[in-house]
Amino acid sequence: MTGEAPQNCVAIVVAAGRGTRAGGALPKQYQLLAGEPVLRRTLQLFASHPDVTAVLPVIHSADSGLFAETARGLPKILAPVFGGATRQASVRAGLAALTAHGAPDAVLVHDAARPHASPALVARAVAAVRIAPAAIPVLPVTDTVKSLDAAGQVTGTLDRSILRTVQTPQAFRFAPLMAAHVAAAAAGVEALTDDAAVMEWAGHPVATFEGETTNVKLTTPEDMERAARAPFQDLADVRTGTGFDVHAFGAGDHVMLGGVAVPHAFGLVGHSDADVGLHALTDALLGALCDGDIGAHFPPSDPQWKGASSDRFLAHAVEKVAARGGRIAHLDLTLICEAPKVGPHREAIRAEIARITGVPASRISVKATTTEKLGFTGRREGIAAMASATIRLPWEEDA
Ligand SMILES: Nc1ccn([C@@H]2O[C@H](COP(=O)(O)OP(=O)(O)OP(=O)(O)O)[C@@H](O)[C@H]2O)c(=O)n1
Ligand SMILES: C[C@](O)(CO)[C@H](O)COP(=O)(O)O
Repeated sequence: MTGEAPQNCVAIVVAAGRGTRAGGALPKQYQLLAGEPVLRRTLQLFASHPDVTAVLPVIHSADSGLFAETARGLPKILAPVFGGATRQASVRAGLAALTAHGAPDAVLVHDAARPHASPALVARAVAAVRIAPAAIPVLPVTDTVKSLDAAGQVTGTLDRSILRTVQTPQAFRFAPLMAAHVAAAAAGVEALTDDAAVMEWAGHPVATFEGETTNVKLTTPEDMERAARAPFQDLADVRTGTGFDVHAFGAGDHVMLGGVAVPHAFGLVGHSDADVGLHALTDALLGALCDGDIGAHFPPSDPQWKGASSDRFLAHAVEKVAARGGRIAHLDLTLICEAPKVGPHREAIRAEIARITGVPASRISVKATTTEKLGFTGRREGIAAMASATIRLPWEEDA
């Protein structure tokens, strides 16, 4: 694989620790930073990275429910596996699960507790494993480092020029890392604190690449508090998109509004089921992503969309948000018509949009208005809909 891109690079995110040093009501990886669990932020980093094929979470067996909620909607996430009593055992469990699924060429092993690693650091890790079987991110030591005796007395001053602190993601070719982990466990070596140490123990060379000062491991309550205050927590990319759609009345006995069949003296004319509400919401999400419009994704000229149920258009836009590692914060839909009356169907529409999008109904607004008998809606010629969508994407540097 030397000099070539790994065909298949899986990120193992170890999240099976209890976070005893950090304290708090939940293990630190499930505590919220800027409204989002630490682990979700970490998973998003890899799930949205183009160099990563899939993400394998290693979790504690007591956390299955918490994990399901934390990872909801994220792409590329494999079924989680349960970790062990030590970090080393947890990584080994992840490697064994990957063997069972067909081993990848390379793995990145990353602490769930390092949610601030950047996409650029992940790219450096993947680049490093193209030329070395093992490579780890390091930082120079900037403080003077002393050794102490048991009484806390200084016994010496270390040469910091040859020392480095070590982070994750650590990058490895899969086969030698798997073999090293199995051999270490068989030899009763169980408490090595990183995977590079497992490779060193097995006699493999370990290369280095540049780490990041912001890529701290959340370990103590002070780390959690600092992270909650840190300005880079706010670097989530919050975006708003808008959508607008109109369909004319034609023959029929109901109209589709927000996924709900509402009885009416007319139907709506369209290539699909003419659901103006779902079309406007789809465009709002695509607008927030700067990813074209519904017509570009589902051309009206394409016969396969004739009569299509519009929930698939909205579901497609939701998948696009998830594929970018994003989350939908809020959807707001306004239906504009003299009739039918929307009020009696409002809650059913909210529930249906919640079903299609996976967004809680408490974050979905459905409103209706007339145009006071003015214009085409006032003349009862058709229905218009406008929508806005607010989404949150992981921060990306502009290309
Ligand atoms: N048996 C373990 C121990 C640790 N980890 C993971 O390894 C990473 C680094 O470990 P650390 O920061 O020490 O986490 P905890 O073990 O949870 O912390 P503590 O020692 O304070 O309990 C964390 O993402 C943690 O969830 C793991 O998967 N399995
Ligand atoms: C893997 C690691 O994050 C590299 O710095 C570190 O060794 C984990 O140590 P911990 O004792 O599990 O916190």
